[in-house]
Amino acid sequence: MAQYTRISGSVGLITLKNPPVNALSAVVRQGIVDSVERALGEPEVKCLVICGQSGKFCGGADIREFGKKMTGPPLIPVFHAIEAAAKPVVAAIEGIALGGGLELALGCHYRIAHSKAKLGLPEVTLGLLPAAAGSQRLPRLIGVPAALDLITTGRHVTAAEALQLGIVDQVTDHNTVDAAVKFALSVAGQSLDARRISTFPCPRLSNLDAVFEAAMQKVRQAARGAIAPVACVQAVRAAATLPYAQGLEREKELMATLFTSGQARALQYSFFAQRAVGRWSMPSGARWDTSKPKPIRKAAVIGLGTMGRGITVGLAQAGLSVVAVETQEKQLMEAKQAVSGMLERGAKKRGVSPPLGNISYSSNIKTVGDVDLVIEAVFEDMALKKEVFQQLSAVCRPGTFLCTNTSGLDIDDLASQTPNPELVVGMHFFAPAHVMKLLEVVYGPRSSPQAVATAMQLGKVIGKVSVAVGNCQGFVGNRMLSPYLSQANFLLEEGATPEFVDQVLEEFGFAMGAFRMSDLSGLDVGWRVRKAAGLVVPGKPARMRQGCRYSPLGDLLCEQGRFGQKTGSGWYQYDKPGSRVAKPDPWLHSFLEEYRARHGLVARRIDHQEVLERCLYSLINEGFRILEEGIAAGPEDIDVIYVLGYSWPRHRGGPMFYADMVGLTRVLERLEFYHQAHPDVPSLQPCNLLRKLVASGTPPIHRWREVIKKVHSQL
Ligand SMILES: CCC/C=C/C(=O)SCCNC(=O)CCNC(=O)[C@H](O)C(C)(C)COP(=O)([O-])OP(=O)([O-])OC[C@H]1O[C@@H](n2cnc3c(N)ncnc32)[C@H](O)[C@@H]1OP(=O)([O-])[O-]
Repeated sequence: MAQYTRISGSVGLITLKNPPVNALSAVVRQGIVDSVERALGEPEVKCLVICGQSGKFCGGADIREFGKKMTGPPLIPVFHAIEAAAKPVVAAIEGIALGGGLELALGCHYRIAHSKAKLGLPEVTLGLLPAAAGSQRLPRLIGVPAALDLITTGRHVTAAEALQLGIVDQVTDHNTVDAAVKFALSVAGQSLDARRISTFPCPRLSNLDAVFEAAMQKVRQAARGAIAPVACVQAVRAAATLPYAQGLEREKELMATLFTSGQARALQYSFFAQRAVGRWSMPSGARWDTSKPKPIRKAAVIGLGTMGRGITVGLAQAGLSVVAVETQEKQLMEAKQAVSGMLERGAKKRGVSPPLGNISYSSNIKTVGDVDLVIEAVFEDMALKKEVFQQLSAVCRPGTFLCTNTSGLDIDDLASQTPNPELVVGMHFFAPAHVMKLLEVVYGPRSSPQAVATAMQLGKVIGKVSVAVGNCQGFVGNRMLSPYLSQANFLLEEGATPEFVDQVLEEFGFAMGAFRMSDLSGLDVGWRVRKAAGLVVPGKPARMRQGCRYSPLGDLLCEQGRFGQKTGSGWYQYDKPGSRVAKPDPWLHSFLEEYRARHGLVARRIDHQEVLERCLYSLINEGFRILEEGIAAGPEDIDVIYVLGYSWPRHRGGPMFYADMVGLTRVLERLEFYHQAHPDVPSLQPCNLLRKLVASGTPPIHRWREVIKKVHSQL
């Protein structure tokens, strides 16, 4: 609702009330209309102030209403009524003014913001554009280049930047509503002619075409197939070239195409999924709301390789005290230098001082005796990790949580090295660990709910989106990646090239195709895992392992020392080791031809559809297996992991959402088709849960949990 009160005798105060972010629901919109009408009708009222309750101005349109039947007054006429008012209307912006919230403020005659407020038009991140006249008013207020930047990226700006850009008229460190009331009284009675943004001409640009061409090129490059950023540029162009009323019409048209698009649905699903993963649960029944985390003030990181350094930076930046341990003195010194450099660069970007003093470095593991939690990040070798866990058990004080940054080793096996397995959880970071948003928190069968809650909470403190998952080989992310990569390899055996497979996957929206990604992460990583799993055994039939089809192509490249970017060659060739520019490699093409000839394989023409279906559906099938086994609690967990950790295009929601969009019946049919053609590839065999979902009438994704529950209760 919107509450109307009179203060100081002559100020009408409208307070938006719709927790948690005062979104503009139908009731709120109606409340604004009624309050404005009432204030304008009261002769004693000289001016109006609009604010939001609980220190939050407004988080924009109510996303929960999207996709439902529209009720209540639409936003544009509400904002026009405010702008047309004969009494000054001042927006008192505390906390947030985002999307429709900022558009509401732009409809007001003046804007006063608290110094800690954040403002922005993030609609593009939800697959939309600022279609409550934001795309038309903002360029008129701050000019085309700045408006293009804010609208196409959706980034939030601080109050200070908003003042500099001209979005707000004043910034205060004190009570924003008081400041706004004072300000409103000071301008009461003055002409409002120069305050109505919709009447402003858009600031002229001499090189208008060039600016829009450059903007379009930039968004197309960054968008990876997303349509909203392109529509945002088109809407701003309308503001720059058309009268306001016609610009609004164009904004409406563009919004109509976006609003019902699959991309908007995917992005909005992704928004809620990212929040839903915080409400985690374990098969034991332990849950986020019944498990209390322990506060962590001091943590230790063991092993200062690439991952350990990134984790140390993340912890220190969040204000924690960190003991960073590396047993080799030389590596310790190198790590200290690297970590300090990362902290300094990060601090410079944020305009703060680097938290160098938060870290103490040591080559002795005994220095971790007084920490609350340890994150082990040594080399991915089970024997080494076990040794570290035994040492930690001996030196840590009772109750210290022991976490491992393994990307797939058995958490329970590691926990068995300690007298308190309930204190052990996995914290699987993604490289670079201080940048990537995802954290897989992995619980073993003996991890306590408190240990999981603590790791989840710590993730939040350091700015991660944490997803709780069960213990299995590769956890969720890497386990699903395995069939995807296998299919990519099989496609090479059957006639494709790495560049063709990558092109198809990149056109789908991945930042990198399977082979460019493997070259970046290093082919030797998987080789080591396969060796440890006994798959790389000389003398065994080359293309079969443990009764299943196996492609040794990656192993053969590693035997040649082709580990990817770091060695200057892998699936592609590079100018020099460490170079990032992948070029098709004639050597690899002849190697593939020779390989096929040796194994009696005849190259055939493989089309886009086959590449996509075999790579993606095998990955999705594994996702269904993970849900069936209860390793992930719901499809949102998997989708968040893939969007944030594996560059799955956000505008496609995630693999499970994508399966829902394609249609489960279709996914099942195609898997059956490919499994028939490749009976020796078990990952193509449709899993039971997928069959059950189809048999139960292919319910939409938000109802899958009901079917999953039934499947679990039958086990
Ligand atoms: C149509 C014309 C054009 C206009 C379009 C728009 O305005 S589009 C909109 C443009 N606006 C945006 O894109 C802003 C989107 N919102 C955000 O970016 C962030 O939520 C935040 C910065 C406002 C607060 O961050 P934070 O880390 O402090 O908190 P948090 O993120 O955990 O959220 C807390 C709770 O609030 C919920 N909720 C949030 N917003 C909305 C909403 N608009 N609606 C409904 N609900 C919303 C959220 O789901 C969560 O609920 P839960 O899980 O507790 O049940």
